[in-house]
Amino acid sequence: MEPKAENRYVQEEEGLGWGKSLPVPSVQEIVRNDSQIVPEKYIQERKDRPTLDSEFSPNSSEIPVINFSLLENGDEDELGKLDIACKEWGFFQKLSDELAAKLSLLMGMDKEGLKKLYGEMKQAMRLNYYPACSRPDLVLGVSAHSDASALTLLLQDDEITALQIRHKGTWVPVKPIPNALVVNIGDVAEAWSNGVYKSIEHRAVTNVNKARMSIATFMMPNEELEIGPLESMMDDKHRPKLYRKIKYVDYIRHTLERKMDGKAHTEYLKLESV
Ligand SMILES: O=C(O)CCC(=O)C(=O)O
Ligand SMILES: [Fe+2]
Repeated sequence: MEPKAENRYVQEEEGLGWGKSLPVPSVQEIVRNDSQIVPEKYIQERKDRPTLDSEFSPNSSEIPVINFSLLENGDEDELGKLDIACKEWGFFQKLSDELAAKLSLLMGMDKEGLKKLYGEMKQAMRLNYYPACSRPDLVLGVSAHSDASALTLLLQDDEITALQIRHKGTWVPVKPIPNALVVNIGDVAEAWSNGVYKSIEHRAVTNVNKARMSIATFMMPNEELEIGPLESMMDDKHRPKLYRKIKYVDYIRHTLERKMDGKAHTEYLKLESV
């Protein structure tokens, strides 16, 4: 059952000059029709189908949790934890305004570094709605992707574990922590850091019982700015430049024109892809 063409929705990015994203059928329409049958186009290839049984899932409790009040007080251990979280996970939970300042420090600049280079970050928001689904074993709420932002802050439903991140090849569920935001490193921070910090690949699964919503806030540089590795993150001998310079709006257009496909978009930022 393919929803009718007039029910398709196209994200209205035209006004921003970002081009259009790929049209997708409205899931609300499928819910309205009360169908128990999953439309063919949502059924994932076998290799991409989610593992839903938490017994077999790696443990969420290994995901780093950063205490920002400690960071604000200049706690060196917490700053070290943030560095490891960005390098090894590209993903951690909790936040404050200090984040950009701390990342500047970790990337070898003074705490105003990112702000001086990139100005105030812009924010874009996406509200995700995942209806309950009769066959969560066959479909994904959102396919594997990394975010085209510098950083993403995600507010998720405290009661449903649906977000999964790919860590060392396995999908790790991100069990919500009440009152915490999930922060993930996006593609821009991966490019800034010359690949030291990884933009994390993630996806969301659905469940039979309950609809879920999440709110993603994407922190992004001005679209006219060129993104690429920071001088402080390159060194000809040990850390040669791995990412090219590209105007941010061109990168956004590139990602919107193509299907979400794991880290494929990030690859486009790398030098060898030119
Ligand atoms: O709903 C989620 O947990 C993930 C949403 C997401 O990855 C996104 O909006 O980019
Ligand atoms: Fe995302």
